Amino acid sequence: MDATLAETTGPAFRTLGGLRFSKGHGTGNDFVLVADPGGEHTITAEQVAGLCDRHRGIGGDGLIRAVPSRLLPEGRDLLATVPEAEWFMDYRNADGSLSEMCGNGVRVFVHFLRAEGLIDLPDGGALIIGTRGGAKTVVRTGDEYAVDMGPWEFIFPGEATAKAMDSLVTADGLEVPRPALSVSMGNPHTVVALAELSELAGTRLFTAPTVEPVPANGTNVEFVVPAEPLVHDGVGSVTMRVHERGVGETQSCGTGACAAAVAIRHWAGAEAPDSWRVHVPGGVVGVKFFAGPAGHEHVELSGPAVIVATGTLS
Ligand SMILES: N[C@@H](CCC[C@H](N)C(=O)O)C(=O)O
Repeated sequence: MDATLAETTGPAFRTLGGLRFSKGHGTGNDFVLVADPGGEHTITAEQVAGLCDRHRGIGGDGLIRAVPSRLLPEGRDLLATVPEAEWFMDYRNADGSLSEMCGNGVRVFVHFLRAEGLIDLPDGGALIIGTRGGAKTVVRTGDEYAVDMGPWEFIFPGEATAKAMDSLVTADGLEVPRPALSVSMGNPHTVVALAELSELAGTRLFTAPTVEPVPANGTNVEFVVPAEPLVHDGVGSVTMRVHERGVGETQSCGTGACAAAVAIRHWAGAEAPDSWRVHVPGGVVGVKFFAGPAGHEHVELSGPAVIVATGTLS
């Protein structure tokens, strides 16, 4: 956060006095959650940054507002084709910027809707929600959730298919720029393969890695180390750290885990499996590829969701 913003977050944050919030996480990717059934809380970018500030606010990698889809323009557009998507995940990064999608956020969002009594979702039941990245179907198993994240795409398809790499990434702690592959999961990702876990541990992510060429709206950068052997009992395994756009290094990134599995599977070739386990600093998430409608391959993300606290802003 820059100095100007830091000076203003105090007062900006105070105007939200009385607002009820929860704090939750999915494999350590943590969020401030606000229920807004009446669509009355338009939280500014500055206020999001204040709430997500780890020293002066509640602290979080992002803020999620639960609002009925009919009460915001993006939601109304979605309801025209998916009338079941009653609740909309209004997601912001910790710096207040918008992102199209947040995979861990979707699971925590649905868990929060349940905890607030806003939905009734029995074990094994499915719910369709609205997001800026389109409608997503979420299936609950206990306090674990599996989300159909929709189809993935290469961001630079020509390069990706011809060379399997489309960009170079430079990061503090890595001696030379590394080849990488850019994948859209609704939001942009650039995946860099490293050879060793020691190299992954030595990569410093206090400052943002540079990506050349960078996708049009910036990118999240995943550093991944494939397991050795890559596949065990039909499931592929990879270890990942991530630098998120609009946040910094986080403990986990659901869409990043999906993008990492897409890239590793692409690099591994025809024998690569459709089921993956992605190990992140905050835990493990599952990624599966399956045939979706209209001939598109879809990606399923699964993992836990936890609410750790609920309170009221003073
Ligand atoms: N942590 C999220 C991704 C959040 C958005 C990202 N920082 C972006 O700007 O695209 C996830 O779990 O997917």
